[in-house]
Amino acid sequence: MTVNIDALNAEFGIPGTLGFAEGRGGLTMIEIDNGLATATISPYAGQILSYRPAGAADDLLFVSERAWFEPGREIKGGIPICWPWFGPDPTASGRGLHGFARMLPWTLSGCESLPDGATRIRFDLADNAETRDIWPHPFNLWLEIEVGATLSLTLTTRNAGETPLRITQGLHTYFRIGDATRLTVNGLSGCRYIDKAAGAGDAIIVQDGPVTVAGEVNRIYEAVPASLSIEDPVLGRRICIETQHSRTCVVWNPWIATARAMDDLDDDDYQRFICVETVNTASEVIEIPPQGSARLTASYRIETL
Ligand SMILES: O=P(O)(O)OC[C@H]1O[C@H](O)[C@H](O)[C@@H](O)[C@@H]1O
Repeated sequence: MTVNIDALNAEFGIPGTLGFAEGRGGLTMIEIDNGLATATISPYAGQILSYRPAGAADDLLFVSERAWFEPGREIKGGIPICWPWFGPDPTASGRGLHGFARMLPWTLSGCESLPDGATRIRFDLADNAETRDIWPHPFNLWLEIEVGATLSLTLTTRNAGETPLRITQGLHTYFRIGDATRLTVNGLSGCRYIDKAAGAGDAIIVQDGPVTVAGEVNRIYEAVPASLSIEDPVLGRRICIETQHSRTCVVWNPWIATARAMDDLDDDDYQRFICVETVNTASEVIEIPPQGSARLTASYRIETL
């Protein structure tokens, strides 16, 4: 998937701020350093892989050392885009988990410096013969990313067809954590969740207090607030999460057995990340009328504890 990096730099490069380079697996990466933050973004999958605000000791995001960086496969870490379905194939016709957008090359359509010094980039994905084979609908999908003192991303779906579209989707963020057994996820107390962990049988439970990790966590929270946070006493930081157009949140940590069963995770990787995913799923299915559009937004900020 290597492309002409010089041509990309000539067309989209911002001298001293944004450039292109060959990264893991030979994939082309966008490297940003604008004084407010650094970031690494893969046009393959439209996936943010690294974000570190100026002065931060640790990256916001986790990427597994065993992650695949191969065309046609998902990258385990950063912020995968789950679209046009989140979770298992809704038609149970054998298509993969979390849709196909995270396994396709996206088209870079814009890079610019903003007045506040942040950097904005935009990726596009549109239907083609390959996508229509998997999902027979015309669409335009675009992802706008702003890298500054905060990191924000907005995914917009436009229904380019003549019939309503029904989608589920997610920004499947892998947050780097010092020790998963010592973190708390705050803001979900009182929210109902569907327990998807092994053996939980989709039980419906009401969260009582902060979310902690002492085993496999795989939960779909409903009617969640727009502001959540992750407290990490080991890295000495709080990660603040602000969302828009989403009332559902997935919290996932595979713990020991599931991490061991996944080829693209190291056995002890479960200690180093938590996924707090901004999603529309379960009862929150998005219906988009012909020529209509829908958005999903998340932004992240790091505070020192
Ligand atoms: O391994 P992936 O296909 O990237 O999925 C990773 C995980 O994503 C979500 O968090 C789901 O709730 C989990 O059930 C799934 O295992």
